[in-house]
Amino acid sequence: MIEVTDIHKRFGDVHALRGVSFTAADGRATALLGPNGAGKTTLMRTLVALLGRERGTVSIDGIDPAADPLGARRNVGLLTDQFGLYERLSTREYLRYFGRINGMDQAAIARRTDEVTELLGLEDILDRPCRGFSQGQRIKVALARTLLHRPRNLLLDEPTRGLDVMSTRALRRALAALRAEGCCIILATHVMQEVTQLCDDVIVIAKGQTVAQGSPRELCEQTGIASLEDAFVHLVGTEEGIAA
Ligand SMILES: Nc1ncnc2c1ncn2[C@@H]1O[C@H](COP(=O)(O)OP(=O)(O)OP(=O)(O)O)[C@@H](O)[C@H]1O
Repeated sequence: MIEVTDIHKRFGDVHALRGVSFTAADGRATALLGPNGAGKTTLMRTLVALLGRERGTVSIDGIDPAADPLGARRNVGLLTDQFGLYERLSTREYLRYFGRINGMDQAAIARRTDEVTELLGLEDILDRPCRGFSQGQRIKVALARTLLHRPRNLLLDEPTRGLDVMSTRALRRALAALRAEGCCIILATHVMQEVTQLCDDVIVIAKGQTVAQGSPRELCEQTGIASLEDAFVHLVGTEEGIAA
């Protein structure tokens, strides 16, 4: 479970987060929606203390990542826009490395490597060095790393960008299964289809502030607008709300 109260984060003069609060429950997929530059990526990085916050509280399964970053990260899988692949390592070696960092033993790493390979269709690239991988291949490897240690909380920043249709479907199925197992999933996306197909709750942020939280139906009811996309545009107060 992830609980956030009144987070603030500045980059010099840019006040990127200026009061974000929400709760993301276990066993639910929560969409994080907001226009470009709203603060979604900054929020995800701040949640795991990759960025410091100036104000506010964060609790991930009861742990404040600012006080205990390693303890909190053990329970979190984070996928951001920077995949951080190691060009010389093969996919298998890369997964082994991150498995060890997360305290997995060799047998568990081997078993989970097989599982994520099948899940994400990594067979062709499992023993190739990451150098030269396509965008879709890169995100698949980063996703495999994110899911490898079966974290109870998942923070995914646009996880399907660059994925082909089959991989997108496989990922959606995997996320639905993780949610059913009780995982807490936060998914930043611009794809409304993803929200309506997968997400139980929606957090809308604009200009660094939470402007709404609720189920897709509640947001439609709150705005009196039948379509979630139109409700979102209404909530953020712009016509340029969503990219796809
Ligand atoms: N390292 C940084 N230095 C300065 N400004 C930054 C930095 N990182 C983010 N920002 C600014 O903070 C604001 C929020 O950016 P962020 O990347 O969190 O938005 P986002 O909602 O993820 O956007 P997008 O949908 O375009 O990915 C933007 O104005 C951005 O320019």
